[in-house]
Amino acid sequence: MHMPIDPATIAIRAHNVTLSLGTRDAPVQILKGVDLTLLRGESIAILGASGSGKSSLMAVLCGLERASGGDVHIGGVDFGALDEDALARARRGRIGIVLQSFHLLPTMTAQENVAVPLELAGEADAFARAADELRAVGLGHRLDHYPAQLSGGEQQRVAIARAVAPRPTILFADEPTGNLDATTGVTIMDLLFDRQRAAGATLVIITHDPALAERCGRIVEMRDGQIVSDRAA
Ligand SMILES: Nc1ncnc2c1ncn2[C@@H]1O[C@H](COP(=O)(O)OP(=O)(O)OP(=O)(O)O)[C@@H](O)[C@H]1O
Repeated sequence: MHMPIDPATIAIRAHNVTLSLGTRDAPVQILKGVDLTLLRGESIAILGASGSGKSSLMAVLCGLERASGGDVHIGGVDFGALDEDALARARRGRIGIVLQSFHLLPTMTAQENVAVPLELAGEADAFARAADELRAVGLGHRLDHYPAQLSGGEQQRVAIARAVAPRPTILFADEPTGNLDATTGVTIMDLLFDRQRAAGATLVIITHDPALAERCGRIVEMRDGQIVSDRAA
C-alpha cells in the first residue's frame, strides 16, 4: 500500500512533463511524459545513456528550459505559471547548479565568483560568507586566485562553494566529476555530499557512472526520454 506523501516534504514534483525541441517542421520529442517526485534532503542519481534526456530533464526541473507539456512544481511553486522575471527570482537562492566544466567567471577571483551570486541574492556579508564557504571546501588559501590559476579539482570546489553558498533547497550537479581524474572525482563527490548534508538540500546528480550513482540514496534511470526505473540505491 502506498502512503500519501506529505506535500511539505516535496522539493520538486514533475508531472507528465514533455519537452519538444527542434523546428516546427521537424520537432524532436526529447522528454516523453516524465513523472518524478523528489523529497527534501534526499540524494538522487539520474542515470542513462548519452542522449537519453538527462540534461534536458535537469534543465526543465531547474527552470532553465520550459516544459512543452505537463507541470513542474518546485517548493510548491508552479514554474510553468511564472513569467521570465518571476522565474528568475524563484530560481535565485532556491536552486544551485554544478556543471561538468565549472563555468567560473575568468575575470573574477575565487572569492568574487562565490560572493557575486550572494550579493545578487541580497546578502549583506557576501564576501565574508564566500570566504567561509571556500574554507569549507578546503580553499581558504586560494581566495584571491583566478580560475586559470586553479587546478580542475580546485575550480570544481569553487563551483560547489558558489552553488551551496545561497543555501539552495535543491542542488543539481550535471556530470560534476566528468572533467576530473578518478581520485579527484571521489574527493569532489565527498565534498558535494558533505555540503549537501550541511545545507539540508536535495541533491540531483546526473551521471553515466554507476559507482557514483550507488552513493546516492535513490537511482532514477532514463531511456529515450522516459524514466524506466526508480529505486532505492
Ligand atoms: N535544441 C535541441 N534541438 C533538438 N534536439 C536536441 C536539442 N537539445 C538536445 N537535443 C536532443 O535531445 C536528446 C537528449 O539530450 P540530453 O542532452 O538531454 O541527453 P543526455 O542524456 O543528457 O546526454 P549526455 O549524457 O550525452 O549529456 C538528444 O538526442 C539530443 O540530441
